[in-house]
Amino acid sequence: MANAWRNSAKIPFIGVLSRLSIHSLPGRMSHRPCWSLQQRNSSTSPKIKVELDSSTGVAVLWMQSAPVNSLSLDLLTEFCISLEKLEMDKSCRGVIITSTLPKVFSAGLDILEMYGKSPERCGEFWKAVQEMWLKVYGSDMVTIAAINGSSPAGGCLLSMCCDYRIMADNPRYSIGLNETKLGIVAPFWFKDTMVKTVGNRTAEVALQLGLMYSGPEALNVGLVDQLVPQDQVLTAAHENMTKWLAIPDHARQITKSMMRKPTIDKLLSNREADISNFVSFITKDSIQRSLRLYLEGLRSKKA
Ligand SMILES: CCCC/C=C\CC(=O)SCCNC(=O)CCNC(=O)[C@H](O)C(C)(C)COP(=O)(O)OP(=O)(O)OC[C@H]1O[C@@H](n2cnc3c(N)ncnc32)[C@H](O)[C@@H]1OP(=O)(O)O
Repeated sequence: MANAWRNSAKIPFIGVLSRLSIHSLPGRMSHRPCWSLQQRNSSTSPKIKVELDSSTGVAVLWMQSAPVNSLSLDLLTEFCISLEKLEMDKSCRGVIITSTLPKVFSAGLDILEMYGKSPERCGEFWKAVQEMWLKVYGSDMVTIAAINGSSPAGGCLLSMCCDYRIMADNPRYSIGLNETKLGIVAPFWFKDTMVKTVGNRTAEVALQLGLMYSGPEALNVGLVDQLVPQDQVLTAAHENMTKWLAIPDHARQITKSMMRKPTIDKLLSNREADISNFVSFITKDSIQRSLRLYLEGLRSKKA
């Protein structure tokens, strides 16, 4: 069952790998415990860094795209390739996803990828968002989010795809799916992930109001599993990883599959329609206006 799921979840990522020249891919990971992937275009600095400890089988995947780790097409592509390499490495059993930035885990989808772009580009971007979700939500590895900063929208989604979430206890940080506040609508697979995490009623209210939760509120509704001082987030992630890795892989993986496969299959069988829906929604004049106003608000906050 786990293999069947693994195979079906892997299909979309062939697309990700094929977007990069084979010559740009580093060799087998076991020979390279720490690496960063170079961008396929514009930027030369890698947005993802991976450190694998082969003795414990635990990797740490760092998002390092200043200023806010917004999920751009480039970041998503690097992210998926890095995770796929870890998935293929038999010595890796668990991955901790975190940020190198001081105050932000991830600001969610890069709004500039959705504003003023061609339908073709929007479609390519959305496919990459789907791929990130499929890859993390469908991972056979133990996945732990070490949320060491704010985590709105797509950042919250990424952490909800993990098996366990540990957040830094800092009153300035918040987490949630705030899409409606931007005038946009989270698709069914965002919604299902939220429902599976916090339950139907909490998700219904949170999604409609676009609620952002403080750490203690997130802990209270079960959006995060643990709240720890900022400097203990990674340590707590490693401690929890040890507990999760004490369970035999096959039993844990089959159980995870039972919980997640229905939503994964639903997206896999509707990928093209989901992309078309996104493109026709996001390119509407009224939605573009909402995004522009939201971006202006973000920028004027500093003025
Ligand atoms: C049908 C569609 C479904 C779509 C599903 C998901 C949608 C999303 O994920 S949409 C993204 C929603 N994200 C947000 O609402 C987060 C907005 N950002 C913030 O709240 C703050 O930036 C944050 C708390 C993350 C960090 O705060 P600060 O440390 O104070 O940084 P700044 O606010 O000063 O931001 C610095 C710089 O980054 C730009 N920025 C921030 N977020 C994004 C983003 N998501 N995409 C693109 N750019 C972003 C911000 O505008 C600043 O830019 P400059 O003014 O040019 O410096």
